[in-house]
Amino acid sequence: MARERLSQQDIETALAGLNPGWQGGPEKLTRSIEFADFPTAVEFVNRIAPRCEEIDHHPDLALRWRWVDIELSTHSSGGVTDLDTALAGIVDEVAGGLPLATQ
Ligand SMILES: C[C@H](O)[C@H](O)[C@H]1CNC2=NC(N)=NC(=O)C2=N1
Repeated sequence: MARERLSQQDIETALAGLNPGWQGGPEKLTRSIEFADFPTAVEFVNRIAPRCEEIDHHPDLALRWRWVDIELSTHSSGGVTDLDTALAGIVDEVAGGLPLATQ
């Protein structure tokens, strides 16, 4: 059975506990992360991959130089579920262990 999509209220509650860079609503959650350099962005992707396999839930990722654009939704449910808010927390944890761009 497909997971239940979260309501706007559920999502706002979840976003309050995540990095402020997350945006979105019942369709998808998005965050763009600017790492220190391209190898660090690649390292983020490599670190996140086994964590996604562990929970059998996978992000849509776009790697653009030192940026990684992340979109989370549960394809089988057609929107955001608790799996996406859990994965957003894992993204924040992994990104928090790597150097970001300083500007
Ligand atoms: C069989 C397996 O559980 C499914 O294909 C999973 C894998 N990872 C997934 N990831 C995401 N984001 N949405 C899904 O519906 C999904 N389905």
